[in-house]
Amino acid sequence: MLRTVLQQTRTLVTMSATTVSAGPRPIVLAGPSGAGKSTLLKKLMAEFPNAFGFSISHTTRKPRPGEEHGREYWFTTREDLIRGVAAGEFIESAEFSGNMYGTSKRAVEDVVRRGKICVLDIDMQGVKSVKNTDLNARFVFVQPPTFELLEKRLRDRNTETEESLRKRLDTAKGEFEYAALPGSYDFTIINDNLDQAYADLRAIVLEDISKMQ
Ligand SMILES: Nc1ncnc2c1ncn2[C@@H]1O[C@H](COP(=O)(O)OP(=O)(O)OP(=O)(O)O)[C@@H](O)[C@H]1O
Repeated sequence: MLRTVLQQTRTLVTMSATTVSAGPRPIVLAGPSGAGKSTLLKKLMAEFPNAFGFSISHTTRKPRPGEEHGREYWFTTREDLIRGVAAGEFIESAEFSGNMYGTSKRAVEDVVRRGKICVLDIDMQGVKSVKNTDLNARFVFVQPPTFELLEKRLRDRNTETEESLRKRLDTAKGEFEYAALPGSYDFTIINDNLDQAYADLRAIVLEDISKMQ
């Protein structure tokens, strides 16, 4: 009896692993804050509204009216989230205004199982941690043409205080250094002219999209 149950469990595990590995490869978009990741993603979603999926994050914050567990977020406790992070179940986690947030590996796999290309807009730490999983992602670095232009775009975006701007530009240096290492990314898109940068991103994902249709 126990053997049968174990065998069944093993079969189920193998099946789900096959489904995920046969599914569309997740695409990781990384790059310094202000590089243009959101801008490029918005264009991609507008052109291919059904091809992509976003993973549902975990959060320790309380649900707002109308929010549903498993739709906007997986609402959880700090204790459980910390436990999951320690167990290596999360590809990234962070603290924002007193609450913890995280992206679990499982949440990415759920998107793949639904047959969608999971898009991950993450930082360098997230890139490193996705590399340590079997998610078989493709890694794209969005690079601003120059550091000066990155600063200008961040300033013109009008979303940052002087302090948060400094912090983002400091972090950007590390992002550039990591991107310069051989093998850190599969593709680099230089976001100088937006239309050209989008054409480059489109070409990267087009093959995956055509396989889905
Ligand atoms: N090719 C481009 N030419 C000029 N401006 C651009 C270009 N790409 C993006 N921008 C502008 O630069 C600013 C930063 O872009 P965006 O918000 O997409 O960056 P991001 O990488 O998503 O940043 P964050 O990680 O902080 O969310 C935005 O105001 C955007 O409109």
